[in-house]
Amino acid sequence: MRSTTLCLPIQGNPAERILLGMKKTGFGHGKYNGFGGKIENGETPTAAAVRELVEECGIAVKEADLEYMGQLMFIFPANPELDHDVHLYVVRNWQGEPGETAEMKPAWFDVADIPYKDMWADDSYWMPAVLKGKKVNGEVIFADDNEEVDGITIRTE
Ligand SMILES: COc1nc(N)nc2c1ncn2[C@H]1C[C@H](O)[C@@H](COP(=O)(O)OP(=O)(O)OP(=O)(O)O)O1
Repeated sequence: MRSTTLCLPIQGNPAERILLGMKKTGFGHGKYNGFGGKIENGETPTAAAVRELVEECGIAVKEADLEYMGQLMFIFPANPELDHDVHLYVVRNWQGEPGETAEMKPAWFDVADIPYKDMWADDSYWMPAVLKGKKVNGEVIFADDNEEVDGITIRTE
């Protein structure tokens, strides 16, 4: 199963604003999401997260500034080749201004106004806890349309 990263740049502690990107291509096209992608062979999850943040929205982050927030498994019974896990991070410090890239168009949202209806269906189950500073671990099983959530187990610390 492939492994990916997903990083949420935030302002405030507790989080007041979050940077999301409208995915322009590939898996999750047309949805807002955090920034991340596949972990390449020989790459650590944190190195992948740093690389993807530059590639997708042009901000430079130090690995030490990534705050690990847990791991989720996404299972697609109708299309098992889509199964993957995701290493979650938040980050509050970076260099550079977020900007549009070939992959993502970033936008800031108040945490009270996160556009969950335009995001992956799993996000509303775990993102509020992460934005409150809680680590999450769990598994999401998607329905046959590979969009709706059929079952979900999330543990928070
Ligand atoms: C299925 O539910 C998901 N929910 C959320 N919130 N995020 C998800 C979900 N599935 C995937 N993601 C995230 C995980 C990664 O950050 C990206 C997927 O990355 P992708 O497969 O596009 O990886 P890239 O390396 O960017 O791929 P290409 O360069 O080949 O486009 O979405």
